[in-house]
Amino acid sequence: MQPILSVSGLQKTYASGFQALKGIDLDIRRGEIFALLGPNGAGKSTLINIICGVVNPSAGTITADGHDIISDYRAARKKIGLVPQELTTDAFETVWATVSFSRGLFGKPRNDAHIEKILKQLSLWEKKDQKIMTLSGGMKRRVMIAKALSHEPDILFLDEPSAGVDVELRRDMWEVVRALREGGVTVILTTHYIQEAEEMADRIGVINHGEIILVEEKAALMKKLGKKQLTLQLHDPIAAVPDQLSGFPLERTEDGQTLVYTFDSSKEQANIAELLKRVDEAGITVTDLQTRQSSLEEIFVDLVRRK
Ligand SMILES: Nc1ncnc2c1ncn2[C@@H]1O[C@H](COP(=O)(O)OP(=O)(O)OP(=O)(O)O)[C@@H](O)[C@H]1O
Repeated sequence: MQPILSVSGLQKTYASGFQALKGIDLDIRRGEIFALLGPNGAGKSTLINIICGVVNPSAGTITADGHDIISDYRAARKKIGLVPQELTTDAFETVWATVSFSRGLFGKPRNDAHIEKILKQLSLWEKKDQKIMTLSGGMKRRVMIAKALSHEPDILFLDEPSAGVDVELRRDMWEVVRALREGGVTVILTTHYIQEAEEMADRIGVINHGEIILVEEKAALMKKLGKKQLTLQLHDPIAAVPDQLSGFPLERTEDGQTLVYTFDSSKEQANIAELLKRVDEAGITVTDLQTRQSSLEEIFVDLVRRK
């Protein structure tokens, strides 16, 4: 299937001479939730701003649903909804006027039923006649999302959607995102809240120093790069790790009551049986076992540090 968004050889050098993007190639699949992770200054906003026509690229091409974002800007831009990091609304307008006006900007005919639907979805319906300036920060964020959805885009960008957002709004937002995906919308979110990517994304891309260093299915990524830990609770404390177990990278907790075995989940599965056998042979009684897989956060920190 043709990707809904295709970025090829994208470079950006700012007027200061700083090269923020160093040749990005990235294809986004139709209907997926893609999380773009990267530390501060990695180039996430630069990439989004180029895709949305706010910043000019220095080299490379981008197509949105087959439309070139430069030579066919209007058609490409119509496909895209952007929820930016900052609030950009007219404080004196009402919620309804703001959101329906935004739809008009994209040359779409008036559709009150659609505006009503998204305002209801975002719990903004009761506030539709209120001026933006009278809303709380969280409500203003909701208005930004409603604005981005007003013209029924096929691709929705959420730039740092969780920054400064409370738990309730985050939950509502994810519900909306899931519903959008059900409806066929492709969602790309940038975040440095890794938990968000872990919960929501189908695929993860990692950007660092203006380069995409990895793109992978979330599940495969966690399996491939994740470390697993097996924790053994011991019936009686041990003063040291016995010699029989010296071949395993085991850590003994200070109270001697627990042994922790960290292993690469893709390679060393089979060693667990061997470990347990040796533990038994050493006369150690295990009362409980737990395994834990490293989180996406640990994987991410590891990846970014390697550079
Ligand atoms: N107008 C500009 N002129 C010069 N340098 C810029 C400009 N805008 C951004 N940069 C630099 O480009 C790099 C990438 O910035 P960008 O905002 O894309 O990063 P980011 O990944 O979105 O970071 P954050 O997570 O902090 O938002 C940074 O080093 C930034 O200082």
